[in-house]
Amino acid sequence: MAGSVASDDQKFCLTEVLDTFKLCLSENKEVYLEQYVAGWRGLVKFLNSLGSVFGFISKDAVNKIQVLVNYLNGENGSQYITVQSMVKYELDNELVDLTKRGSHPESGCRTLLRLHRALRWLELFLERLRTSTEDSKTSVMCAESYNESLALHHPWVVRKAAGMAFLVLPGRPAFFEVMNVGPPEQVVAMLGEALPLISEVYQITEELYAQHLLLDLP
Ligand SMILES: CCCCCCCCCCCCC/C=C/[C@@H](O)[C@H](COP(=O)(O)O)NC(=O)CCCCCCCCCCCCCCC
Repeated sequence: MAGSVASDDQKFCLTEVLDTFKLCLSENKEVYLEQYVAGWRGLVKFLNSLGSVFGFISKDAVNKIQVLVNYLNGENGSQYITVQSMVKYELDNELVDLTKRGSHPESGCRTLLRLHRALRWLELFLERLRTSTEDSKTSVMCAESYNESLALHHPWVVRKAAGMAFLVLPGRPAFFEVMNVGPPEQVVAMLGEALPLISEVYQITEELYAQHLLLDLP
């Protein structure tokens, strides 16, 4: 059908993206890397639809997604099926720079850690969105969530740039519109369903990284 590519783009709906994180969890609570990366891909697409001011953020996310996809598609791809198997494989084979950057500056472990920290931002931000009222400001909710999570790991100049980008976020009504989920009540309901799963994926990864002392990888 003519124009179907464009209409596919317009059909973009955040529910599907957040659903991807549901698919991340295996029966025995391991985290599938392919679905995790797919979730981030969808989020980046959403971010891009908010405008080019966010380009420096989505570019970094895309780079990190690509690093992980390369491992998934690489010759040792079978070791990268879950985050658990990736951690085991990379640690067993000394493929991770543990204290300072050296011969493995782009290990799967350190790359995923950056996205993992961003997932905490997402969790905090979505929870604020969920409980927000009509006059709440997305820029404030975003900045608060950032300050409690990712910002703790970013140098001043990145924090400054991020803070400036947040200021041009669309207001809550327009933001909900871009999410394309439906009326505000439906957005709130959708977030209420999605958040526990995002939170679970975050917790499982956090505990795994803590167990292996990987939370400060350079
Ligand atoms: C909706 C507004 C979106 C705001 C996004 C908030 C996150 C702000 C992150 C700012 C990162 C700036 C770019 C630079 C990052 C890197 O320095 C830094 C460290 O990397 P390195 O150790 O390899 O050097 N990288 C990172 O921390 C990873 C950042 C990944 C950010 C991914 C953000 C995706 C946002 C998706 C938005 C979806 C919102 C959906 C809400 C309904």
